Order: sequence, then C-alpha cells, then structure tokens
Amino acid sequence: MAKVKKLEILLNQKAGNGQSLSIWKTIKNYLESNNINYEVHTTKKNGDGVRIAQEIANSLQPFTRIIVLGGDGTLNQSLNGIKISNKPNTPIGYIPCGSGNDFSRGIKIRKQSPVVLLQKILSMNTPETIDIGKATFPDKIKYFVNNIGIGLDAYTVYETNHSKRKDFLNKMKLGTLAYITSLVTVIKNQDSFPLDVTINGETKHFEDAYIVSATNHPYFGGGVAIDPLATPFDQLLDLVVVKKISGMVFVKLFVKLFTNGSHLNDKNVWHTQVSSYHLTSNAPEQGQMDGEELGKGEFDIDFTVDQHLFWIPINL
Ligand SMILES: Nc1ncnc2c1ncn2[C@@H]1O[C@H](COP(=O)(O)OP(=O)(O)OP(=O)(O)O)[C@@H](O)[C@H]1O
Repeated sequence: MAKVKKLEILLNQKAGNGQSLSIWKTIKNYLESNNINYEVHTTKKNGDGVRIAQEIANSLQPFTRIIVLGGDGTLNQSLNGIKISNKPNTPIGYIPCGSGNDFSRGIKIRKQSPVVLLQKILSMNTPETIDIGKATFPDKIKYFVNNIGIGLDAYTVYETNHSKRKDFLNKMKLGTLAYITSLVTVIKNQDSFPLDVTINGETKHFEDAYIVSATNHPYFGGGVAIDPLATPFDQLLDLVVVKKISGMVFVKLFVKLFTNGSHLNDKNVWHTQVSSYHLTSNAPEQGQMDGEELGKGEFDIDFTVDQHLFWIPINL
C-alpha cells in the first residue's frame, strides 16, 4: 500500500438523494476496521464544497489525501475550491455517490464498488492526470469536469432541479428518467438563440442554436451521450452545437442521440475538438456547469482545456 497517513473526506450527504450517506457508512466501517486515519468534512448547504475544499487544501499535510464523496456538483465545487487555495495542484480523490455521476461514466469508474474503489485509491502511488475544462467569464474563472451547457440541456437541469419528480425518480433509481421527463417539458418551451463561436480568430455564427455543450467527455444529464467522441484524456475540449429543428427531423435526431450516437453526423449538428474557443450567446438563456445551475443570462466565455491530478484509478 502507498504511504497514506490520513484521509480528508469531503462528504455531501445529500448527493444521490441520500445514497451518499449509505456509501459513506460503508466506507467509514472499512476505514475504522482497517485503522485508517480520517477526518470527515460535511457540506451543510449548496456552495459549501468550494469553501471546505479550499480550507482543507490550504492546510493539507504531507501524505494526506483529499477524497470527495458526492456527485458531479460536489466534485465541481471541490475542484474549484482547490483551484483557489494556496495549493491549486492538490490531487483530488473521488468516490461517486451522486444521482447522475456523469464524470465517473466519462472516465469509466462508475461500475466499481465504493470499497474496491477506495482500496485502489489507497494503493495508488501517483495520481492520474485527467482533462478538465477552464471557463473564463468576464468576472470569474470556473473549472469543470463534465461540461458547460447553454440552452436545452441547461434548461433541463433547471427544470429537473425545480421539479418534484427528481426526488421521486431518484428514489426509484431512475435518475436518467428524471432528466428525460424534464426534457419533454423543456422541449415545448426552449427557443433557438444566436451564438458566436470563435476558434483561432475565426468566428462562426449560428442564428438558431438550441443545445450548446462545451464538453470534456461524452455525457450530460445522467448518461446522455451528447458527444460520443469526447474523451477526458486527449487534452482537447469538445464543442457540440445542435441547431433548432422541429417535427420528424427533431424526433429522428433524438432517436440517434439516445441510441447509437450517429447524431454527430447529422447536418443540424456541428461538432469540433480543439484546445480552446470562445462562445458568445446573445440572448438570455439558462446555463449549467457540471449539472449545477449557472442562472439565466447572455454568456461570454473563453474556454480552454486544462488538466488536474486525481486519486482515481483509470482503466482505459
Ligand atoms: N447538506 C446539503 N443540503 C442540501 N444541498 C447540499 C448539501 N450539501 C451540498 N449540497 C448541494 O447538493 C447539490 C447536489 O450535489 P451533487 O451534484 O454532488 O449530487 P447529485 O445532484 O445527486 O449528483 P449528480 O450531480 O452526479 O447528479 C449541490 O449543488 C451541492 O452544493
């Protein structure tokens, strides 16, 4: 086993609709029966993950590892907290306990049992390097592990978070269905919007953008593969723009999206893989980052691919 003196556990007990708490109990039992030193830091409300991760990183001792137990939102907050700490390159360990768990799907660790994952994390000698996205807004910098979306997917996050269906369907272990049922509601209301994409000084204008996803790996919305070609190990950040379409063209495109991923070849879908780009959306739209609401607004964001170290065993 690698030399690990202590684990600093950042826990969101509410993630995965309480699933996180039962995973934590299993992990805690394992740590205590194996005399592994740990301290648990529990989030009490939205946003706590940033502050707690920053504090832990600031005072991190040698041979101590941070391990996050939560969903994509908690991981996002932990990453952003570490990035604004005195030790912004501190590696993050992660045991997925969320409802969507898109990051773990994107790096293929989702199917492992939490204790097996913990054992592998403890036996790692060096952390793995995984791509992350860096989004520079006019007033702030944010890092993301999954994607930033503008338009339909972000509106769906908003609708899902504000609907009662999410809790019910999560309890039934149907998190993806919660997202899909919200999608049906959102499709009725989401309009197209103008978008400019600038890559290497050249601007491409879309008059009728509908789904815009700046993405690090294939998934959003708890397993929807918006970009089957994206991988968080290529030092590129993908961009998918789906134009507004209706009727049977829309239905056919969505069947492709939910079945074989061939939507990327459709003429209404534009896709690129580059290391940086700039997006400007010129109408108030919902935005989402790793499943967390960014609010409604006009977005002006500079995107670049970045990398971070993770205590996560990767099986490619
Ligand atoms: N004690 C708490 N009570 C309520 N909300 C909390 C608490 N602690 C953290 N949160 C918030 O819970 C939200 C959801 O967390 P998270 O994204 O990790 O779980 P999830 O939504 O179940 O998972 P996923 O994003 O993978 O679907 C985050 O916005 C986080 O800030």
